[in-house]
Amino acid sequence: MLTQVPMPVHRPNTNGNVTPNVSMDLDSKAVTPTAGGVKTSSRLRRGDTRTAVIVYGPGQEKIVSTFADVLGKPFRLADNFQGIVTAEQEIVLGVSAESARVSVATRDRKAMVAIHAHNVDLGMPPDTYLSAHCDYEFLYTETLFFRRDLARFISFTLGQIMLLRQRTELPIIYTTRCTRENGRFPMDNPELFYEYLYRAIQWGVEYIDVEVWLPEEIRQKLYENRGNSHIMSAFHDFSGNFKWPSAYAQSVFVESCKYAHIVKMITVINDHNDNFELEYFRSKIRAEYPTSPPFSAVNMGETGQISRTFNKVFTPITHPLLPIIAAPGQMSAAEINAALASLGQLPKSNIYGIITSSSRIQVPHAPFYEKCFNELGLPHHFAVVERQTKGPLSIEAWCNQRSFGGAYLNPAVSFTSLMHHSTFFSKLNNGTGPTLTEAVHMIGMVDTIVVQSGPTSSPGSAPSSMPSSPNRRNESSFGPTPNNTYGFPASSSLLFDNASWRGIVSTLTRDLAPSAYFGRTAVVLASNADDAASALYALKALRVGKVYTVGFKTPPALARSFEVEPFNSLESLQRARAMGDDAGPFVLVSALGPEKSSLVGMLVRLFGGARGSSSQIRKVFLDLADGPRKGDPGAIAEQCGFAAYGVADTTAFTTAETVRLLVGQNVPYSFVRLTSGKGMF
Ligand SMILES: O=C1C[C@@](O)(C(=O)O)C[C@@H](O)[C@@H]1O
Repeated sequence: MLTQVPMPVHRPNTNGNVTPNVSMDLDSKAVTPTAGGVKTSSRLRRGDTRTAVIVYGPGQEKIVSTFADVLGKPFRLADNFQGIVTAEQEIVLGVSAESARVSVATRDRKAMVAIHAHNVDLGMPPDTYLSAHCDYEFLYTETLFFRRDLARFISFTLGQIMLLRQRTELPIIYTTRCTRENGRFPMDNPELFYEYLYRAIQWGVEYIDVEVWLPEEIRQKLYENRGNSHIMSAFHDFSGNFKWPSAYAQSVFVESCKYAHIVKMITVINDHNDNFELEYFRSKIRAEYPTSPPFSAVNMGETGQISRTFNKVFTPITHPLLPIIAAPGQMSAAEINAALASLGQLPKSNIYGIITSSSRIQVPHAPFYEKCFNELGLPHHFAVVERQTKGPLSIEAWCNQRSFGGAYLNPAVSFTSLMHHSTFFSKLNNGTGPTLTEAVHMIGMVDTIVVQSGPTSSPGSAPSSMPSSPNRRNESSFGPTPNNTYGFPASSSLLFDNASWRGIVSTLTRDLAPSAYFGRTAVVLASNADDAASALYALKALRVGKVYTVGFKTPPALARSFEVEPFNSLESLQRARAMGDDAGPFVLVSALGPEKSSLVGMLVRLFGGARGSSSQIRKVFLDLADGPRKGDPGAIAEQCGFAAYGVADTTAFTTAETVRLLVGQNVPYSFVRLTSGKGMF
């Protein structure tokens, strides 16, 4: 299923609080996709530094080692909470449920974070005393996806709604809808709402929907104890008498802002004009409360459907495969996009995959993009075009079109060669040139060109600032050669980005929490700095402490990010090998070509060791080589106790990132991986 990108919600509130003040952020991934914008900062948050104590059920000791594996730390079983001292921060501890029951309540909460791990096959519900007294709760089953669920759970905070998590990569919104607002939750006991909603926070649900009618103390208490979850204030009016221009509407909005990262107001309307009144309300509150949280508002019923196409924040959608719609008038993402396209609000644009003759051997991308656009109701065209590798790059010819909607470059092209002799690129932005993300500044390689809306286009609209008539767009032919009849609009601009480093981060954190890499040592192999740069930047984002390099000189901008030591002699290699697990290499990334696979295999052997030899830490190996090779360094790595990942993983994550950057939509990694003709794991 394909869905719109969620909005980040870290904004100041009208009550003056800057949100969110993360208190239980064990290991958040701060690389959040943004709607209509591109986040340029890269560092992943360090998260909670307290000792993680896993409370395990009878016969479930293994879950402690799995937690340790995901956190990249060793583990030990402790007798009870009292014996645990702060010095044990670098170790994951396990306490049995039985002894936790007598010691959890009196633990030092500043020094340790307690996670109640419960295998649901042993029965439900989990021990309610432990659920209430632990900071987080991890429900699990022994499935294929289990480890990945755990990595996601830890990466967000520590918590999850197990079954839903196993079925979607998207963030979850947890709702307790009251009887007055079309739900089943009784309204006579607000404490019950607190109990359920707080449990969702403990499970690490990303968004908690809190109805605004709830007593202020309950809303405030949830807001203050929100952990790393985001609070969405919810208001639904089914009376049919609600009026957007009323003082009441404004007061509901103001009240909602008090304890929320997002304000949601949904009403039933009777008159089509109420849609225009809602749009007026939207613009008015944006002007009057510029620092208020993002506002999500739609009118229900068929009469209100158009408001679902105007709303740009957390638009509730249905899907054709769902048995019923959740509210009158709900539309699918494809229906909303198709409606926008037919109203000229989502103009058809041409999106390119710009490749070289040698990158043609890879999986054909056109059918994949066409499928995505089709499924999402996007009117865009996608074409793979080939560029010359010798002489002028001619990439600008594809971009300098009226209906240019963005491109990916495979292989990536250095920023310097893109700008070389390009009057088109240098004239952008009134002569200041394209906008660069921090990643491009540091890596120097561009693999994604994103169209940025000009000032004339509607805020939050699709990443395009083309004229609004789709018919006009049809005038330009879309063939294998660029069509320069209509040049790129002067009001628009381009953003140069790099999606590959995010693909690498996502691969490295697929089964491990980002904090597993914090302060650790890496080895990077590449035959030149350009090939190594994305991996180095990914390691910088993961806050790796030291990098040993093989085969290239680290670019100065990246060399400042960590300690760098080239392996230039056998002695330096031996020294690194002799280090203990803490200082020795934890992660190996090879960007060498397939023809160098024996060398890679040799290094993997050198730094590997049978699992469990000196500690329980499992190291990580990522091979970015593509194409046929002699020997498989990945297989060697696995034999040597590494968790091994290959280029197919990184390519799928990078493609998901590219789609997000180009059309602002989330395509799940698993979908990309399956459509590339391979199994998921
Ligand atoms: O808040 C909302 C939005 C909604 O009411 C809609 O109109 O799409 C549907 C509800 O299920 C959800 O909780």
